[in-house]
Amino acid sequence: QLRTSLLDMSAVLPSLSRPANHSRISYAAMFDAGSTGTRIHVYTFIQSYSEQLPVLDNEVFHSIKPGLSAYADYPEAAGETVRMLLKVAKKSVPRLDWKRTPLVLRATAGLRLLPAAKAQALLDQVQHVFDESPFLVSDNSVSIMNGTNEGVLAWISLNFLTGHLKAPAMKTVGILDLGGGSTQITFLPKRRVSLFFFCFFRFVFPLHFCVSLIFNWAFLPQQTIESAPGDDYVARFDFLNSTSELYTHSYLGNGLMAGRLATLGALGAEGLEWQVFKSSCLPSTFRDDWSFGGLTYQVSGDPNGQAGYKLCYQEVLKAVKGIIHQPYELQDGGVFYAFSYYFDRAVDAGLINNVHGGTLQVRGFKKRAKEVCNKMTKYPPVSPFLCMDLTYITCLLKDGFGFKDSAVLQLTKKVKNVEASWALGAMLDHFHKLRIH
Ligand SMILES: O=c1ccn([C@@H]2O[C@H](COP(=O)(O)OP(=O)(O)O)[C@@H](O)[C@H]2O)c(=O)[nH]1
Repeated sequence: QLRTSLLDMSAVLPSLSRPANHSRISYAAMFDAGSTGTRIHVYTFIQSYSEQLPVLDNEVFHSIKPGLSAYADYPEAAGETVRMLLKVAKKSVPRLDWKRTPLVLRATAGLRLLPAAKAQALLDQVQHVFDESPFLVSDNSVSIMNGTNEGVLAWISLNFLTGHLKAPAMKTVGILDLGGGSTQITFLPKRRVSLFFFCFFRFVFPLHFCVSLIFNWAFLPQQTIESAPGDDYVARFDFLNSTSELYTHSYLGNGLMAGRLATLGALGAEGLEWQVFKSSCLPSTFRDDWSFGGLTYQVSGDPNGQAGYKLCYQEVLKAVKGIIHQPYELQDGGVFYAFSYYFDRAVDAGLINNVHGGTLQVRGFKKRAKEVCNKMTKYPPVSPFLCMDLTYITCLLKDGFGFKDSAVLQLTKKVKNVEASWALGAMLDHFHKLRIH
């Protein structure tokens, strides 16, 4: 079982778990209302009397498809989804603890993409289900989370789980999250202090190495932050009595499902009853209905037989070019954890193990995209969208964020048995106010 200190980053935390007889067990349930599904994370914490902050002992995770936005016109049905997931909370939390176990729901891209009134009707329905439940429901229990928080909280979750928040000067990992409706990139720009450290030991390193480090020391960190296109590419949060500054951005409309719509030219289109959206990223003989966000689209391959990687890449590029900003510095050699649809599609493509994940170079996605796209009509893949999805991921990483072919991603579903997601970070924020700004 996982027993990791919850806020190692605040130094007031226990280093590892404490014996249960000196502790009190508590629970908390975080609902993730995503564009493609709704999930519950029930966390068990051990609160030591001698420590200010708790230790994470366990996570119970369950998910249901589709997401709340699929019920945009039937909010009661959305409430039913939440009611079903509440059964997981009731099973995981002892009855005596229900009254003091907080419920929190944060919605992401699915609700951000809906008209405000429809999104509010769904949130009201969830609030009603929460209020009827025997759990602890506070004023800000149900809301739409903004994209910046989504990126920052996922970064906090992953760095906490991988043990990278123990000391302020420690190396951290970047995160890449590919949802259905939006995608997030977050990393800590290089720190001057570590580069200065190398030059301090100049006698060990060659002169040109030191000169280049001094150049980086002088320019890189500011460049990443200062060359960011706007305030919504930089976020700060408080820990260890100091404020950390991250490069982060959430691209609404660039999740994998929204990316499919953009590729098909169906984003915001009218006449869905009679239009057929064609793409050379789909097998030429393929034709079917496809639903996302409560709408159904008729989609097909190109009946003239135009299909394959090159044509497909040109199509997906339209959804990426001029939209995704390339950060000045992508942590040269730094580690990026890639999860959600990056993980799922790498599994579908046979690139990684479906339990353990693994490392993959960006060129691995590209190579597999070419193979799948160039023979999809002869050898239908597991999903008719696999060519489009792998090509979109390749394009997003390379022409979007600007990763090199040789960049290595750590494809991850769980770390120490806990889901790679923003949910744990959001729970920390709910309890300990990280003041993301
Ligand atoms: O705890 C989680 C939350 C999400 N996902 C994956 O994240 C992707 C979709 O994310 P979502 O529907 O939340 O999209 P968003 O609303 O963030 O755009 C799917 O592959 C999910 O299986 C996951 O594996 N674990």
